[in-house]
Amino acid sequence: MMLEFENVTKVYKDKFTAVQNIDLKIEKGSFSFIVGKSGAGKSTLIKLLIKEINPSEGRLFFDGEDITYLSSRKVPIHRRKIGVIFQDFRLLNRKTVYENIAFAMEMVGHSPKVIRREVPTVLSMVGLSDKANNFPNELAGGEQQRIAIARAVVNKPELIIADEPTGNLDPETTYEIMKIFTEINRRGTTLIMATHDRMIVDAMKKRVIELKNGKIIRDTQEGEYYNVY
Ligand SMILES: Nc1ncnc2c1ncn2[C@@H]1O[C@H](COP(=O)(O)OP(=O)(O)OP(=O)(O)O)[C@@H](O)[C@H]1O
Repeated sequence: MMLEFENVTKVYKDKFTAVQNIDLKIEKGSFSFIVGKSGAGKSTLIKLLIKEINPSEGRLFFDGEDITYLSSRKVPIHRRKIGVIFQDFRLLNRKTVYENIAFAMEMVGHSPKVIRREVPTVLSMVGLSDKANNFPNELAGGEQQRIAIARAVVNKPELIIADEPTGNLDPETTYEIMKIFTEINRRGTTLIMATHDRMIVDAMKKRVIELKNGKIIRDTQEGEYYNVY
């Protein structure tokens, strides 16, 4: 199992319960959508996963390892196993496309030789080899997101988490991005995507986990955005 939540509850300091009694298993190599209204708890689940916050109750396992509480020394080691993609791309605007991806590799200690080999490979995978020397703000939104995806995959994470990755994109660009995610998943990387995009959820026919007021109210294989029953 890639991931297991056992009866996980998160109560914020102000006593607000953001997620409650979450039991969830995500298999290695799977592709899952997390859906639910704004405030349903999607971002809280993601923060728990990348150890930005600790659960108030319950246990979390990643690849069989208990990650419920990790020492501050171990958090960065855990995060390297996960690639995260956000709605607002979060690229470094003072660095070129090439440098953005190279920097992510430098951070985890890859050699210049490996960096020179891998950056062009991931740029080619997202179809942006010709933009290596551009700065992010010279690119369209969809292109910036493709760079963010390239940066997330370059260190070969076991899991990719995408939080509303197509929230700022038009339908055609969204389709291009979904093709890239499908290919990444096809090559074996586990994928979790939080989204409000009904069109993509219905088209992909993947597992759909629906949250409402911090609880899982639906979990279906080959599901749709809205409950059809
Ligand atoms: N640090 C915090 N302190 C207190 N309450 C919080 C905190 N972070 C989130 N919440 C509350 O927890 C609930 C769930 O928030 P969360 O961000 O997980 O929702 P979401 O489903 O990701 O929403 P969105 O789609 O808008 O990102 C919300 O009601 C939110 O106000």
